[in-house]
Amino acid sequence: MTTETAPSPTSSDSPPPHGEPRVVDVLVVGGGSASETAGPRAAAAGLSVAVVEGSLVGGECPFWACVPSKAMLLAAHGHRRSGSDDHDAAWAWALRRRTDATAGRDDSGKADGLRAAGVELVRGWASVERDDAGGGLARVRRGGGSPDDPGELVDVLRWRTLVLATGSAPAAPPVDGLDDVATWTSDEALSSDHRPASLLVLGGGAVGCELAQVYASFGVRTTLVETAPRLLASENPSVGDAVAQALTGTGVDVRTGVTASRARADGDGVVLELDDGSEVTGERVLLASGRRPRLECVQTLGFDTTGAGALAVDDRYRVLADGRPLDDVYAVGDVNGRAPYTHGANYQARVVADALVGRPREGDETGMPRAVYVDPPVLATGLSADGAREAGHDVVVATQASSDTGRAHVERYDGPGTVELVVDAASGVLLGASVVGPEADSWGGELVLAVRGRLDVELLAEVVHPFPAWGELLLPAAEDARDQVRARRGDEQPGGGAEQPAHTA
Ligand SMILES: Cc1cc2nc3c(=O)[nH]c(=O)nc-3n(C[C@H](O)[C@H](O)[C@H](O)COP(=O)(O)OP(=O)(O)OC[C@H]3O[C@@H](n4cnc5c(N)ncnc54)[C@H](O)[C@@H]3O)c2cc1C
Ligand SMILES: NC(=O)c1ccc[n+]([C@@H]2O[C@H](COP(=O)([O-])OP(=O)(O)OC[C@H]3O[C@@H](n4cnc5c(N)ncnc54)[C@H](O)[C@@H]3O)[C@@H](O)[C@H]2O)c1
Repeated sequence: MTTETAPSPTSSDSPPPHGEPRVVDVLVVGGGSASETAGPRAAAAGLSVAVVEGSLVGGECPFWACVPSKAMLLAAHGHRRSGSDDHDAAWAWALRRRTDATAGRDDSGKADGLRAAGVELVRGWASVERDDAGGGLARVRRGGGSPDDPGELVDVLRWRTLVLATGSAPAAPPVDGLDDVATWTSDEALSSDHRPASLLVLGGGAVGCELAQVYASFGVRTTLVETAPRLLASENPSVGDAVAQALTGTGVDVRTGVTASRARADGDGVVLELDDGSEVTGERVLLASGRRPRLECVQTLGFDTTGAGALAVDDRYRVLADGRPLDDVYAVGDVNGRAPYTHGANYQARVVADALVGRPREGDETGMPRAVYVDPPVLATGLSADGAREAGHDVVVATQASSDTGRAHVERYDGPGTVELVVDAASGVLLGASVVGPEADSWGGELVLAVRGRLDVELLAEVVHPFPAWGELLLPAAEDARDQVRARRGDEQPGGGAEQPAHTA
């Protein structure tokens, strides 16, 4: 959890409480990505808007998460490609890049941005009350380090509409002994200047894969432990296989299909006991085993939560209470757990901002992209093949190796990677796609549009890409998927005959 104290308030921040609470049309609790999108849009429409933030304005992404991790990853990829073994110099350069990218954790530019957009910024930790008839109060405390330890009351606001954008915090898995050994959360791993001699990464999701590659690139002996049979386990299996190959190539000892069951200190280091009877050792453990939504500020309000502990919302991101949506309370970003990415938070905030200014609509997260910035990067969108089957689709799946195109020949790329398309066999609509390969986070964006637009694979197979762009990889996969769909329907193949598909799921 981020526990840094908020910067000292300036004179333009909120005054201490006196008399009746100030009334605002919209109160946003949490000054992260979601607030930076929703707040200014609502203010631009003439609503009075206040954002309460207990730590840094901008939230996790610019200071502890996306931005520092991407700065470190880019430095790591450059260092590996240089072939240099001067890890000390490369690490020092990576730290400088990280400091530059995070503006030295100075949020004044972001705070000024909110104020310039007509949004009042209130620094402190909010706790919220709600009246039965709608609307309510927020009490703001300052001086403490977190919502659990909020400090002294400094302000009280009355809100008409509440937008909860309180994000998420790292969650430690239930492993015996973990409290007694040296651990890092991702926040700490991306704050520390220390480069450990060895690192045990617990979890093979996006955080674990990205940070394992960072540390291994700078000569840290790195072991990654993941319970699921594959890395990035909710994606198509080809994704996890390619990323495992990439991490192994960077020197990471990848252990999948095993769970850490116990941790113990051993001298200056840590031993993790795995449930297959083996043990792995390292200087410290990096907890990359998931995050929990931050609900402290609404703990007593009885809002519905999901099985994963997030605030339950409807498709307009209205919070549910007893299964019914509340018209005056929204939740966006990590706190609702639906699309836990910065672009997910921003999208949901745009939908809610429209509702605040009188244009209510449902969000449509079809095709929400999921990128992981390892080398080579991953971009996935829409449903995985298993996800599509669970949703009741009969699917065809087409795959293509990333090394099998003109661009790969020119770049002499023979590393890991695939394109995988998941298509509804009955309608031919593209349901999902995953790509792993050089620059896949950019050229794979075309598939985000295709899934979002519910494109027919007949059209996808007609799209022309310039030679020799990486995008040419999409053509053989699209033609394969198209031919499989035609064969299922019993249509004629181009060139005659209903041929057997090459890769029928
Ligand atoms: C290591 C790492 C790397 C990541 N990389 C990427 C990436 O490359 N791309 C991507 O899209 N996503 C990435 N993510 C996910 C991304 O950071 C989150 O999805 C995003 O920050 C969510 O934004 P948010 O506005 O919902 O919450 P946050 O950014 O967490 O903001 C919530 C804010 O609310 C404040 N707050 C909480 N409770 C209170 C309260 N009671 N009173 C006042 N303030 C409160 C917090 O201090 C915080 O500043 C990464 C995450 C991690 C951990
Ligand atoms: N590039 C990006 O967009 C990006 C980058 C980093 C993080 N994020 C977001 O941050 C959030 C957190 O990511 P994360 O990777 O921490 O969580 P995650 O839930 O995606 O992955 C955690 C992994 O840890 C494993 N695990 C849990 N307990 C374990 C144990 N005892 N032993 C072994 N393995 C165990 C789980 O099986 C799971 O695969 C996600 O929402 C993610 O989308 C996004």
